[in-house]
Amino acid sequence: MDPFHITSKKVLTLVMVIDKDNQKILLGYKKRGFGAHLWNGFGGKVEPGETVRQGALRELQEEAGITVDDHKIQKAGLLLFLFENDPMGLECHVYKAYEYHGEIRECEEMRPQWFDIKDIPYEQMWEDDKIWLPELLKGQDPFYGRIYLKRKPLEVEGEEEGKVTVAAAAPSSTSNVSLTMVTVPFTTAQPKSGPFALFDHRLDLNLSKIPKEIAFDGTIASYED
Ligand SMILES: COc1nc(N)nc2c1ncn2[C@H]1C[C@H](O)[C@@H](COP(=O)(O)OP(=O)(O)OP(=O)(O)O)O1
Repeated sequence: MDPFHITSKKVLTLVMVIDKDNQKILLGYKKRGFGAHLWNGFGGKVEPGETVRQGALRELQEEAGITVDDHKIQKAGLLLFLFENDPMGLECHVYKAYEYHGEIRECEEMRPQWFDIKDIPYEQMWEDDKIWLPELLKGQDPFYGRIYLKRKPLEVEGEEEGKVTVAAAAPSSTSNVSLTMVTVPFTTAQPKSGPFALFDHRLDLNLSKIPKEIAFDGTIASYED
């Protein structure tokens, strides 16, 4: 049985806000939940009744406090995250925006911060980011990628100050339902680059036109601009 075979998927968004003039990118430090303690773009699950684009704009507003005009947010790619021995895949729609309105502000989930594009903190980001984010920044988009991830072993070394509750030996990616929660020191519980290691990937770059219906292995049904 293919350990990366999926039978369902969640649809997520991820928005990268870029200041071209100053060569900076806005990232958010995730304070809780899936991807906690990593820097990432802004996004989350698409809610029932909204389009993927609407979900992206809503999450950006909720997490960073800013809005982007509908025609100013551009589709940059589509990533399918596959986790070993997890039948739930994550279909992540990546957008980019060069202009925004409003004041950037922190919320209980994310702490936004500008980074020089030459100093992106890849060592404290999801490991797949170093595959596709440089291509997005070079304008090699839209792209389509399949990202294969394996859970890193959890090493727990005795008692320490600053404990954190984490998911251990969990076969599920974003749902808490099947997770075993244990309290361990943060420093040993989660490697700086997150709980999953990049195992393999395939990235198709600079697709001039991603077909509306993508059916690589039947796992991705639709692509929305
Ligand atoms: C596995 O690799 C990933 N890499 C990157 N760069 N980003 C990822 C990866 N897996 C998930 N993400 C992104 C996609 C979304 O933007 C967030 C996850 O969103 P979350 O689960 O926090 O969704 P919310 O709706 O905000 O969740 P709440 O229910 O907590 O509000 O991470």
